[in-house]
Amino acid sequence: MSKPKKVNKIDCAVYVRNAWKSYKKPNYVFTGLHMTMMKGSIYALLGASGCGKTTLLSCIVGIRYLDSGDIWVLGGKPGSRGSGVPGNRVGYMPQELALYGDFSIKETMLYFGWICGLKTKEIKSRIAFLVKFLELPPAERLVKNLSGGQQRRVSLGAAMLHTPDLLILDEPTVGVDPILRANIWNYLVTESKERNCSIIITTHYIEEAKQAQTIGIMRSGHLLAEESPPQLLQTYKCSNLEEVFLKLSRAQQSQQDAEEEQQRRPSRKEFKEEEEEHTGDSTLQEQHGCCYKFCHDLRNLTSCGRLRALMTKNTLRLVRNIAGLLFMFALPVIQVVLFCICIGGNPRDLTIAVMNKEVNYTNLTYLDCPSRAKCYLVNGTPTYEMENLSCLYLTYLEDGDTFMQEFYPDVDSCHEAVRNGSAWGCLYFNPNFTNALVERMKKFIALREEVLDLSEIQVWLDMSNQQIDLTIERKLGLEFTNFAVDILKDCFVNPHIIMPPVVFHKPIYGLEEPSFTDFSASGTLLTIVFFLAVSLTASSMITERTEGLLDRTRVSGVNLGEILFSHVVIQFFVMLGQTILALVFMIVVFDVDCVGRLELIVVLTLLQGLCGMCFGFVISSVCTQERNAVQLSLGSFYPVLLLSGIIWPTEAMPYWLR
Ligand SMILES: Nc1ncnc2c1ncn2[C@@H]1O[C@H](COP(=O)(O)OP(=O)(O)OP(=O)(O)O)[C@@H](O)[C@H]1O
Repeated sequence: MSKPKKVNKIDCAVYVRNAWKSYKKPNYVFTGLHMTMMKGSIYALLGASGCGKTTLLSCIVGIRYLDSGDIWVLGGKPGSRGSGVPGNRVGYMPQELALYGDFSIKETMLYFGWICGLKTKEIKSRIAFLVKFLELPPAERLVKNLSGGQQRRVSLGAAMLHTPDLLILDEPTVGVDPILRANIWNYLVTESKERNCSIIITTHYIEEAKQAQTIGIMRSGHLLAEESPPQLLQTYKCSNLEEVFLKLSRAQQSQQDAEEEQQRRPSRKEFKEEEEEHTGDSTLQEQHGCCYKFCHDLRNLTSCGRLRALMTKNTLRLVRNIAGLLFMFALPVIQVVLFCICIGGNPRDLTIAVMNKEVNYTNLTYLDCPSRAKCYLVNGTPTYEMENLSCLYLTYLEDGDTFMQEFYPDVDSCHEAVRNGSAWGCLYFNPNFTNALVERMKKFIALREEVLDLSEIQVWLDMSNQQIDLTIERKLGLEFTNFAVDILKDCFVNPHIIMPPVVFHKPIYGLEEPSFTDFSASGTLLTIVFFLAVSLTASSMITERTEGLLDRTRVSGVNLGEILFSHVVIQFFVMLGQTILALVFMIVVFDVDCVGRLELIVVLTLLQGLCGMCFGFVISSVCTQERNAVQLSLGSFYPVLLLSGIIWPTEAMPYWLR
């Protein structure tokens, strides 16, 4: 393992001492790593796959934090005020593509250029140079339509665009032909010489690293050597760098095996103590880092270029995905239309089985059933002529399209019709129904139990659907009231006598005859807007992160506040469009009653959409993958719906749940 050189950290481009880093303890990626890179030099970082090169670079650019140890970049700590790292002093080409596929080459460069504070004119002249130098297709071509090698060159161009002080390139020459690779190295050498630019480059082509001033060979969390190429060849007496790499790796492997053997014998107490020490440090360092970053973010609130870049990026991402955009606006409309068509209407054409013993049936068709209900005064005394009142009542039930009556010859077949699903209910009229009912109406007081029974219509219902049951019960009761009121009026009796003595006046809020549509329209609207905002926010944040775009943008100096703000602003307009469309369809097309102020409805709906966005941000921060986010947002849909009182009033819930 190489000993740390004694240098002044302020003079170094990168200075790392005793760095420890783990993703999941106790597996450490680095265990006490030292690295020294002088300003204006090219540093080639070599190492086997998975040895931690990318992790080290991400700590250098300030998008990850060490568990413990010291790291200085361009004379400051990454993330500290004025260090420019992350920021425009650094250019970073990550290993993954980290570009927007729907952007053209030009738009990609404009995005990164604006973030780094360049003027549009400057960016355009750099684009012209980079397209020529990196042998890129015309700048109007979309990144997603380029070959893999061309895409990586665009990524390289985006890192070099603003001529930073420190250029960090993670495997920039993968998929690049030898001539262009040589050109890129020539360019890097010139940049380091003429502009004093410091360049860190990781590569698996070991021989190309001989053009670097320093080579760091990394393995198992350490730098095994950190020398210039000639010194390495001389020290290890090898003819090429490939041999040096092999020799060092083998030596380190044997040393590691021996150490492991030794460690297996005595206790691991010592290592554990050291490990615990680093764990403690890590928490402090992480907290310090976060606090510092937050304060730094507050001070450096934003810049016009960065906001312009982020807003343009978010807008372009939306409009380039035409299918997605149409879906975003069509979905609330489809949901509202389906809601208004399917929910809240009265059930119709409900088959009711009728067994009427008061009249004769020759077969199962309804015979002409003569009914009469007449009252007149003979010498001042009311006289009644009542016949087949059951038939009269049935004509009331024919009113509207709620019922379809089917007649059955006996009670058993009437019951069977309900049992086998042919009818929703069975109505039975006693043979002496009319007389009993008249007697019931005449003698409110001292009515015999038997008369009471005979005057009642017997009903058996299929209670498997509450909404249909309620409709049937309401209709039977309502039509009986109408029927009785008409008879009583004819017979010079005040119909109020049969009404419950409770009077309902015009309601203070709401409608006199509320419908379920009116009740649930507001909840449905809010649910639609809320969950669209959740899914849109969560998916766009997670896509950015998994594609590496979020980290790349942060390395360019954009803080999380700006990223969130730009998302909120663009999505606010999408939400506004969705809200307006949903309201137009609800209120104008489907005539859902709106008794309050429309502008308040719009404001409340938008606020609910903002809540959805916040929930989307929460989901995107706890889920690493899009599929987890989809599961979480789908999983939260039903609980939110149930707990919000949209389906059933919260007043009906247990106190602790309210
Ligand atoms: N986000 C992460 N969470 C957990 N482990 C990770 C994460 N990123 C990297 N690692 C692990 O850390 C180790 C170092 O990974 P890193 O990507 O830094 O290696 P590398 O040297 O850049 O590899 P390559 O040359 O293949 O790109 C690997 O064992 C890897 O599995």
